[in-house]
Parts: sequence; C-alpha cells; structure tokens
Amino acid sequence: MNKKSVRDIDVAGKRVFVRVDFNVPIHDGVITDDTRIRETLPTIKYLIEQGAKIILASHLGRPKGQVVEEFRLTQVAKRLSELLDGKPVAKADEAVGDAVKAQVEKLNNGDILLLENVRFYPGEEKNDPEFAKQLAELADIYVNDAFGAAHRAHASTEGIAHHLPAVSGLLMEKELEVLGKALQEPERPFTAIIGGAKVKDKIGVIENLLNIADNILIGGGIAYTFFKAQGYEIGKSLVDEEKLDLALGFIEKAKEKNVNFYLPVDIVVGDDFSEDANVQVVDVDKIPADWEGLDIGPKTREIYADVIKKSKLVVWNGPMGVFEMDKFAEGTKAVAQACAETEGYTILGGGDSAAAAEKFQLADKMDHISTGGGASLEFMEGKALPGVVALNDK
Ligand SMILES: Nc1ncnc2c1ncn2[C@@H]1O[C@H](COP(=O)(O)OP(=O)(O)O)[C@@H](O)[C@H]1O
Ligand SMILES: O=C(OP(=O)(O)O)[C@H](O)COP(=O)(O)O
Repeated sequence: MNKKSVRDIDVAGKRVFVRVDFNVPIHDGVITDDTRIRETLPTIKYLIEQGAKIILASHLGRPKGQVVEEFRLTQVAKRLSELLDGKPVAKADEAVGDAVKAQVEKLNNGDILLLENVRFYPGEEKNDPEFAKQLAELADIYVNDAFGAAHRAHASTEGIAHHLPAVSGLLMEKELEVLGKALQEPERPFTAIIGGAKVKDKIGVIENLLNIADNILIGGGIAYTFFKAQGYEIGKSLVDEEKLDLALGFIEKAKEKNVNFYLPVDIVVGDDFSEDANVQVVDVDKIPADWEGLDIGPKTREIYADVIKKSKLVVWNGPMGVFEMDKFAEGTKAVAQACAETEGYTILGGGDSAAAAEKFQLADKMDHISTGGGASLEFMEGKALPGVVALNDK
C-alpha cells in the first residue's frame, strides 16, 4: 500500500484520533455481532503499547444528523472494554465541543476515550469543513481504521484528514492489502462468485471482474436478469429490467475475454416467497410463469463447487439463494462448503454472505472476511475510496 500506516509515525504521548467502524448490529440494546469491534483491537492495542492518548470515533446506524438515543455508542464502549480485558473505555456524550476537549485533556498515555456517534451532527455526512476542523482540534494525529466506511467522504473519514497527519490503521491496511493483492496480482485460476439481490450495486463489480477473473459464477437474485436478457421465462423472479442489455453485453464480453461466465443451469423455484412455499427443481429454461427462482439447483451446485475447489483464489459476494429460509439455503451452503474445502485463498465480502457463512458455521474456514460490504464492492469495482485517498502517501 502506498499510504502511510500508524506504524510509520511516532504516536507516543500524542493525541491520536482513530476513526473506526463500530457500526455493529444492536437488537434490544444488545450487540449481536461484535466482529467489527474485535477487528480494530490490533490498532487499539498497538496504540496502547505505544503510549498514545486514544480518541475513538465512529458512526452507528443512520441517525441523519440528529441525536437518536438508540444509536448512542454506550453499549459499544462497554463491549470494547470487555474485549480489552476490562481496561476502562471512557465514553463522551458528544463528539465535539468544550466538554469533549476537557475529557481529552485528562487522558493519560494509553487511555481511551470513545466519542459519541459522529452522525448525530449534520456536518458529518455533509463533510462540512467546519465540523471536520472541530474534530481535528481534538487531536495531533488522525488514523483511519474504518474500512467499512472508507467509501464515504464524510467529515470523520475524509475531511479531518486535511487538517492532521493522516495514516491508516492496521485493519484498514490489512483489508486494502488482502483485497488489493487479490485483484492486482491474483493467483490463478481466480474465481469470483457474485450473488445476492442488489443487481444495481453489483453490475459495476461484474464489469470490472470481467477484466481480471478467470471464472465468474453468478447466483442469487441477480441471475434472473441474465436469463430474461437471454429470452427465458423467469416467472416472478427478481429482475432489473433496465439492465437487460448490459447483462447480455457481459455474456458477450466474457466470450471475447475468454472468461468462463457461469450462470445456473437449474433452479429451485417456489410458488411463494415464504418457508411454506411449494418447491420444485427445474432446468433454467423451464421456470413456470407464476413461480419464482429462489435458489440454485443441485446440478449448478455441483458445477460451482467443482470450479471453486479448483481455484487458487475465490472472491465471494452475495448469497446464491434466499438462504434465510431453509428450503432455499442449500445453494449458498454448497458454495460456502466448497469455499471452506478449497485450497485456494477465499475472501468473503458483504454482510449477508458473511451472515450465511456464520449460519453454516463455516466462517472460520474462510481466509478473509471483509468488515466492509459497500466498501469492498466499491474497491472491487476499481473505484477510489475517499477515506483512503485522503491519507498521506508513503
Ligand atoms: N433468488 C433470489 N431471489 C430473491 N432474493 C434473493 C435471491 N437470492 C438471494 N436473495 C437475497 O439476497 C439477499 C442478499 O443480497 P445482497 O444484499 O446483495 O448481498 P450481500 O449483503 O452479501 O452483499 C439475501 O437476503 C437473500 O435472501
Ligand atoms: O455497515 C456499513 O456498510 P455495509 O453494510 O455496506 O458494510 C458501514 O458501516 C457504512 O455504513 P453506511 O452504509 O450507513 O454509510
């Protein structure tokens, strides 16, 4: 990576503002997945060891520039303290202002202060220079460890970097290294698996992958846009009518570039989008008009698993079917299992794909699970991430 990291500068005794992505799922006041907090521990522990005064900042949810009680970071501070074996994590009730400055003043080397949700301020998402300056006034150094929010040009992810020496944290560095290496010098055969439901979000990724992958496996709800484009009946399946020409173009481009572009050959269809649906397996050209494609079929699973197991690098984003319902979970499970078994290096991105791997208890068999969904997609599309661009070059 050509950006400076926290290891490249002297942080001892300095006030270090660390932007983290502690945007974790919280249900009824309980954090249900603390992966994103755990993943920042290397940076935080490094700063403690170095004797920095650590000021942590994060967003949580989308409170739209106002204080929303359920999005306070109180539980997050508690969990972080637990993960640090009981080390105190002070929690500010605001993110800027005199009270926060006073709390920062009191920090000793190695102490931690977590600011309140930066999205309680309208200036955050607007990347207001004045708000960025107020944040910067709290510290001597800026560290961005929030890979999950690196695709956002906000005051705490981008604006602040213009006021302070700005470097990456260790999680940010790891994410960029793993994804960067995968895409720039891929081990081959390189297989990309794209599924899920957000056709619009994933089209750009497929376009870029056509230039670098050897195999592209398409599954999930996005497959039906390709089928419709080829003139098949798709019944009530998910489709993006505006992307039909583009989808057809991808199939052509794959041929030109000698990329093996796989679409499902059989489908699990349901007569309803529910656990109680009647289910049948049909070949792709036999989807009944009033049924809906909800998973890849057994023949497809076998073909996809075979490709995955022969790959040296696998990048997977998006489930193969509606894995939340057991009837339509087998395709995603088969792909997760193949990723777990392959000797190739496996990278998983996207919140739902990671949740699926967890559900099948295969998450620990993946080589890298990215903490960023949108961010990893934009990275794979070849887009520059504003939170990274703003950091100091080496
Ligand atoms: N054939 C399908 N029809 C409708 N929804 C689907 C289908 N296959 C997968 N899905 C849904 O796609 C969702 C995940 O899509 P997406 O958000 O694009 O993935 P990710 O979060 O991994 O990037 C899951 O909730 C899953 O139920
Ligand atoms: O959870 C996040 O995005 P992700 O679900 O795409 O990984 C990040 O914290 C960014 O949050 P945002 O999409 O509200 O800017």
